[in-house]
Formats: sequence, structure tokens, C-alpha cells
Amino acid sequence: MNVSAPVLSDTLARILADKYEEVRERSAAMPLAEIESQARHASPPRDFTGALCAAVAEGRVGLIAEIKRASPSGGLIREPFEPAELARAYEAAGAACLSVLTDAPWFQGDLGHMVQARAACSLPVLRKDFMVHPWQVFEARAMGADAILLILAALSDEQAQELEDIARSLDMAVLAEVHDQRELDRALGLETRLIGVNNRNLKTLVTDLGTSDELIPLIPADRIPVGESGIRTPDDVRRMCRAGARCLLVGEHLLRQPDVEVAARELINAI
Ligand SMILES: O=C(O)c1ccccc1NCC(=O)[C@H](O)[C@H](O)COP(=O)(O)O
Repeated sequence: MNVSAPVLSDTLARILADKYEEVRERSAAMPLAEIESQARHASPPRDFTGALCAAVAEGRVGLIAEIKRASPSGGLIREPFEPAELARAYEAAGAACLSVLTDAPWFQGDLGHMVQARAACSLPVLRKDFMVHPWQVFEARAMGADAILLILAALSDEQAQELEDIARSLDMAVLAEVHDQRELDRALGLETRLIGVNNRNLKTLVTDLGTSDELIPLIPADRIPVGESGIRTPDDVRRMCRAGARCLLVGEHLLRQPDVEVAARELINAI
């Protein structure tokens, strides 16, 4: 696969330019065959999709609770920042899964945050990063990730397919993220059942739950819609459910609360 960033002039493009450079450096330090071998010898993944389905089958929100220190839109979100403590609190609240930001330049993330969070609980964990190259998928699994995010806006169809194939060969779940109908149509060409509708416009960074209102009803019944970004209140949760998503990915709102367990429980019990 070609390791060069698409030419765009928005926030996502700037993040991707840094990401392609990071992949170049990391893959130069460890060959693909070596990281692939580590991934294939890692202990088995936890069932990310199964955990979401179980929560929904029990009548609860399938909450993917996010762990991130900072973001381009929110600046520094939580300090002090204790990934293990957050993971335990989210699990105690009844979250189905975790999402952990591992991008350093834009989110102050680290793969170590994911390792610490996963070791502190029994929840399946999504590596939340900008995946553009097979090396990163192998790295994610080698470090314990149970799922990866594929942002359709950041990938060609061929890239998305290749990264999904690798993830599936490693028994990892894939969350395919879309922002508009065109990306949704492309995502439906993938095998994954998990289709994330991101309410954040990645060019302006503004969130609008109307994106979910519009796109989630278009997702076929054999897929699992996941509402993402800008979800803050029990009313927001109910709005996502009305649109058709009982699985939700929530970060900033929870991380800004002094007691994340109470805050997560409030959203989980909103329906
Ligand atoms: O959050 C950002 O500023 C951002 C900027 C550019 C690309 C991605 C970005 N966020 C990633 C996410 O989609 C969110 O971390 C995730 O959906 C949770 O959203 P929120 O509950 O609003 O923190």
C-alpha cells in the first residue's frame, strides 16, 4: 500500500498528514512481518460486537465509553488523566465497550493508555486512531486492541477493504465511520456490521445530531448503527434511539464530569 497522504486542506487532512509520517517512522523501526507476527501471537481478542449486542438485548444502551485526554475541538479535556481508573468507572457504570484514543499529536493519546485501560477491566476495547496502513492494524492487535475504527473519509475503498480484511483475519471488530450518505454507501460495501455515524463534521469540527437523524434510518436492519460525537444528555440518547441507534460512542461529555461513573450511568439508563 502507498504510504502518502491525500491532499486536502481541512483538520482531517492535517491529522492524516501527521499520521502518514508517523506510520513511515514506526514501520521503519519494525518491519511489517515482525509486527504481524506479534499480532498473530497475541492473546485472543474480546468480543466487541457481541458486547454491544448483549447490552441492547438486555434493553440497555450499548455504550462505547471513550477515554481521551484532549481533542482538536475540545482542547485539554481531562487532567489528571488516569486511563485505568476511567476504565474501571465505565465498567462499573455498565458500559459495553471502551474506545481509547491513541493518536498523540492531536489527542495527547498513547497506545499505553489503551493497554492500561484494557488491563484494568474486562471490556472489549476499540483502538481509536486514524488507521491508514496495515502496519497500524497489526500494531493495534499486538497491543491488545479488540476493534479498530475505519474512517471512510480518510480511506479509499481499496484501503478500507484491505484494512478490514486484516482486522477480520485477526478476529477484530471494525467500526466503519461515516459522515454522509456517500460514505454510508461505501461503508455498506464492507463486511462489518458496525456502522458509526459521526455527528462531527471533520472539516469544521462542529457537531450536529441531525446527521444521525438523517443517516441512521438509511442503515439496513442487518447492520448495527452506532451514534457518535456530541451526545451529552439523556435527551440526546433518546433522540439517537428514536433515529434507530441504541449503540452510542460518547467521550467528551463523560470525561468533563468529576464522577464519570455517575455520568455514564445516567446516559445508559436514559432509555
Ligand atoms: O473530537 C475532535 O475534535 C475530532 C477532530 C477530528 C477528528 C476526530 C475527532 N474526534 C473523534 C471522535 O469522533 C470523537 O472522539 C468521538 O466520536 C466521541 O465524541 P465526543 O463524545 O463528542 O467526544
